[in-house]
Amino acid sequence: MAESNIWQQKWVIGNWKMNGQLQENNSLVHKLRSFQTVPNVCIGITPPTVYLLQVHNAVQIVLNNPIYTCAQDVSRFSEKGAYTGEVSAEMMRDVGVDIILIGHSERSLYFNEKNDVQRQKIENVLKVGLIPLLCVGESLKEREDGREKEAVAYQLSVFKGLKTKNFAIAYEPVWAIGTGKVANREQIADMHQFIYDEVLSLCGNDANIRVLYGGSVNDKNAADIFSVPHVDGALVGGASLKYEAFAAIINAAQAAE
Ligand SMILES: O=C[C@H](O)COP(=O)(O)O
Repeated sequence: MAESNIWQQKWVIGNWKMNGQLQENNSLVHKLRSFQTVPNVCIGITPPTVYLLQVHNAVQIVLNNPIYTCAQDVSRFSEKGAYTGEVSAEMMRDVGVDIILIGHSERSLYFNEKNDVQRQKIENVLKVGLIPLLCVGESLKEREDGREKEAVAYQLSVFKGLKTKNFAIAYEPVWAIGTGKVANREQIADMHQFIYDEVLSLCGNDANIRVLYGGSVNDKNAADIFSVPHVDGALVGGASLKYEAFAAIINAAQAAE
């Protein structure tokens, strides 16, 4: 991948989750290509695995700024072999993936994925030279009990002892995902500062870090969220499926620079 200065840019990563079809993907991605002239924003698209190659091929015309191809998950197994249904980090790289989401709360919720598996996946991603984007965030119960930082610190502990110096994290309070409820400015600022401090203390002060906010980001609230200190971008679910909404979020990121 052309890494240019992505560690200084605002990232806007669309996570399509289990949505999309060949024809509609094509139309959305081709419209988004007009944003390849937008400097200072790192744009990423995260389609279902089966559409990765389609998206990668569609964003291949690189103008000023590439659109990055991101994957929603990866196998915990690093070597090829008899793992039916799995896709390795090396295969992801082979089809042009740049960034891989790890530990999305929907992976924990529906597939019971825990820290040990996430750590294996991060190591596999790093081994093939791609960027892991670790998703962290507390449940509603954890926030109500005042244990939100404890929960996030535990999730971030998967980074401990890693040699890499490039870390991307998405803070996604579970109660804000797909609910229309957005964390308020104080909650976001406080947690993003905490994540910065934790990651730098785990991995060294010279680490490159991007901390994105995720959870009901849309065209109406994006500008406000991007103006919160230590918000380096957004991981966008539902609003990334509609061109107008996603384009407005990219524009808000650009204006925030
Ligand atoms: O990966 C994206 C997040 O889960 C946020 O989803 P959402 O924007 O639909 O709330």
